[in-house]
This record gives sequence, C-alpha cells and structure tokens, in this order.
Amino acid sequence: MSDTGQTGTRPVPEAASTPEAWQRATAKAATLAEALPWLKTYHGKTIVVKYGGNAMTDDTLKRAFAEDIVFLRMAGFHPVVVHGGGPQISQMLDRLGIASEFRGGLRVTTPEAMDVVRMVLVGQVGRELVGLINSHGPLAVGLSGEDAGLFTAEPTTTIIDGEEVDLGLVGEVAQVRPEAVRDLVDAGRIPVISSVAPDVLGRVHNVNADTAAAALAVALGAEKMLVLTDVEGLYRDWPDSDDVIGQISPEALTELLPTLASGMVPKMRACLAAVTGGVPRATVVDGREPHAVLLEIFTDDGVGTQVLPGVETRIRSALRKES
Ligand SMILES: Nc1ncnc2c1ncn2[C@@H]1O[C@H](COP(=O)(O)OP(=O)(O)O)[C@@H](O)[C@H]1O
Ligand SMILES: CC(=O)N[C@@H](CCC(=O)OP(=O)(O)O)C(=O)O
Repeated sequence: MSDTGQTGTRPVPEAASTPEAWQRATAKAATLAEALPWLKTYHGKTIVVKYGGNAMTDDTLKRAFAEDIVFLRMAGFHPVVVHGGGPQISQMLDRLGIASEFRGGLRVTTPEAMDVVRMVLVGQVGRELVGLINSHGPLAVGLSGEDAGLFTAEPTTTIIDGEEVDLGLVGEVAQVRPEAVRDLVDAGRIPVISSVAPDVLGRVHNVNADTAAAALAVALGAEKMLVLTDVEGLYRDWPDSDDVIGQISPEALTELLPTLASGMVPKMRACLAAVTGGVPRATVVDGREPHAVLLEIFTDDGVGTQVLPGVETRIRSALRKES
C-alpha cells in the first residue's frame, strides 16, 4: 500500500540553527539509535496489543495510541489490536437502565446485557478505533470474534470464595481460527478485534478482552503481547503499596494469582496464558501515559510489568502516585 496518509517534510534550514535546537536534534538521533535493536527484534513479527476501556477514555490518549499502532506498522512490525470497552459498556447499560455487576473481574452478562455489549464493542468502540487509525491511511479493518470463525467461545464460570459462580453469557475462547487475521496482516492491514464470540450453537458470548487477546496472541505465534491499562502495572499488595512488579516469571505469577483483585485477575491470567502458550513476553503497561506502546517497545528499560520465563521477580517503586 502506498497511500498511508500524511508524509514527513524536510524542516526549514533555520530549524537547527541554535545550540538548543542542535541539542534537541542529537537527543532525537540518540533515541532513534536506541530503537535499533528493537526494530531488528520485531521486524516482520506479530505484536498483539490489547487496548483497555479504562485507558481509552481520553481523546488525546486515543489519538496517541492510534499513532503508535501506525508507527509499529510503518516500522515493519505486524500490530494486531484487540480492544475492550468495559467503561463504555457500563455507561450504556446505565443509560438504558440495565443493572450489571462484576464477579472476579468479569461482567455477569444477561441476554439483554449481551445485546448492549455487542452493540458497544463492535458498533461503537471498535468503529472509533478503526477510524482513528485510518485517519493515517487505509490501514485498519475491524473484525469481531464472530467474523470468519475467528473465535469459538465456551461458557465460563468463576470461583469466588470456593464457590462456582454462574456468569451468564460469559465465555472463554475455546478455539481460534486466525486465518482472517493473517490474511489482513499479509495484505498490510491492521486488524482491530472486538471480543465477542459465538459458542458452537451460535449464541454470542461476552469474552473479556484480555482473555481474547491472549488466545489470539498464542494462535498467531505472536512475539509479544502488550496490555494497556489504567495503572502502572501489577502492584504488590494492591491497594496498600507503591511497589510495582517490574518483571515476574510465569511460576511466580501463578503463585500470586489467587491474591489478586478485580480487573487484574483476568489481565494477569491472560499474560500467564500467553506466555505459557509460547508467546515470549507479555507486558502490562500504563495506558494513561501518552505513547505508552512506543515507550515500552523501543526503550531499553521498558515500563509496566513484564511476564517472561526464567526471570527473578523484580520490584520497583511506582513512578506516579495513584490517587
Ligand atoms: N495488584 C493490582 N495491581 C494493579 N491494579 C490492580 C491490582 N488489583 C486490582 N487492580 C485494579 O485493576 C484495575 C485494572 O483492571 P481493569 O479496570 O479491568 O482494566 P482495563 O479496563 O484496563 O482492562 C486497576 O485499575 C486497579 O483498580
Ligand atoms: C466478561 C467481561 O467482563 N467482558 C468485558 C468485555 C470488555 C472488556 O474486557 O473491556 P476492558 O478491557 O475495558 O476491561 C465487559 O463486559 O466489560
């Protein structure tokens, strides 16, 4: 594809005529040079990026996210976006006067609520993301788990205080047929996927987007899964501590999982599933930071919480205080 939107223009000659401007220019060159090893690592590789509802409530952040995804594609990577939309679904359910609750980080989903989940994820959140990416050129194509047999769901339950809780029309991804996604990637497109999926009988289920992203990352043989959220990463002793877990092995995470709360449960379970399924690294990053995707992928230190095999758990202090 040649039509990829706005292209760069050469700066006017005066642009680097002061010592400060020259310093800025050399700092930029250093940043670009730091990116080289990562360009080599991910060139031609698939990166599944899960964009979460709580990190997509601000217009500036949304635009920066779309730029990052286009940047990855222009750098020769194969980004695949899986999006959530929990807050947007809750807002619409409220507006329509439909009650909903979360159990173990998952929304109990009645048939009535399922209609709203599907409408908001596929018809609203997915469309908006596709539009933002396509403001840079005709790159993004929206899909749902229902398209071309992408996901087959099986109903799931959750265990709370030792008891099995029925969640209604909530599913896990039991099967992935990634061909449609591969076709789009091979054509140079950026698939943007909504996490709803039919079961074998065709009944559409609500699938947590972290869970869907992990299943897809495994099926695509992705090199990395990146999960954007609205905290710096996985906190140790949440909510009473400022310690963020910088990196953790799948074994240590398995031990930690029963102690985690709310939305972090499906998120960290998804990271574990991705890495256990062969994805070399899964990282949770702070989507409140503009360009969090570029920061994570192209800097040596990285950010957030990284799950990868064979590492010692590393703790660091939070960089920003939660309010
Ligand atoms: N140990 C923990 N570390 C960080 N966040 C946690 C932890 N336990 C629970 N949380 C909560 O999980 C939330 C993230 O999950 P969720 O709201 O579902 O994210 P998203 O909408 O980005 O998918 C955080 O905002 C925080 O309130
Ligand atoms: C079963 C379940 O909980 N599904 C989620 C699907 C959206 C989602 O995962 O959105 P976030 O990524 O923004 O949390 C929900 O209904 O909210």
